[in-house]
Amino acid sequence: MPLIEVKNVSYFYRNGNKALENVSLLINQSESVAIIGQNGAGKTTLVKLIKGLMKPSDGNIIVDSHNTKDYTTAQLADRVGYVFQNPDDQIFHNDVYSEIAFGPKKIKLDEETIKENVKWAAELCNLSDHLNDNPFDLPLSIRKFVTIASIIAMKPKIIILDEPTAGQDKKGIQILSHMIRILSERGFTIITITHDMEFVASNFTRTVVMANKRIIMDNNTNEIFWNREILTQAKLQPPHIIKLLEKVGISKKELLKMDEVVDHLMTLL
Ligand SMILES: Nc1ncnc2c1ncn2[C@@H]1O[C@H](COP(=O)(O)OP(=O)(O)OP(=O)(O)O)[C@@H](O)[C@H]1O
Repeated sequence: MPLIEVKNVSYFYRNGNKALENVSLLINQSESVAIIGQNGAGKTTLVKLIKGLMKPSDGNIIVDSHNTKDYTTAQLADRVGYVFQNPDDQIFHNDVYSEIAFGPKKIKLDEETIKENVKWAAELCNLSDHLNDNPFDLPLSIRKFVTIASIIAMKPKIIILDEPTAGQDKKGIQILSHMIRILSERGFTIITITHDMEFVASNFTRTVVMANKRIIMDNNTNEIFWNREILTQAKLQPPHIIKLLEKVGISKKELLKMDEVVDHLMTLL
């Protein structure tokens, strides 16, 4: 059974704005999925519904066998973690250790497990040397990792990352890539909303494209980025590597990651 089932979901905000229209989506455990689409496409609304922050106006969302309509957000908190785009919406402790330990304490993990989880999350987020620092003395890029660590330290089955690469340099993006790979290998399910097509191309094998409050394609990332019609409909640009390949007259769906492209070019020598 899929870990997440979004079944014919529509959502209207209180002011009557329609934000989702008849959206269905199945995600299995340990999948990592990118959700892409223009501003206003409905991405944030969809993940907030999966997190249980809002309930569908129509349809149902089943998360780990729990219909979100029947549970409070707090009751779903140990299953679904949501890292907000802006770290300052999330951080409120004066040291990094306490910030990361807050979630695990709240879901009542025992003292020993809290210590272990904080250590593990800090290592994955490259924060081991910052545990005594005040998060507000750290640059935004590192503060963002503090908020990621504070969610993964609870070890929720599902981890939602909202624009994780925003404000990150090359090193930060490498840490994120490594983290997503390790979490997925360990059986965690990762959902990432992003406008960063290069990050999607390098890190996600499955991509969901949203446009105009609907899912217009859900497929292998290669299929999506080589599909000009879908990208045009979603008003998205393909990653640079595809533009480059097209410019030199190479059109091969199996090429997306840099190492694959280099291997292919070598065969042409
Ligand atoms: N709090 C709100 N009240 C009313 N309408 C809203 C609210 N939040 C979002 N919407 C509307 O719902 C629709 C979907 O918005 P949503 O934020 O889910 O899109 P998005 O794809 O996440 O966009 P972005 O990339 O800008 O975050 C848009 O038309 C938006 O204007």
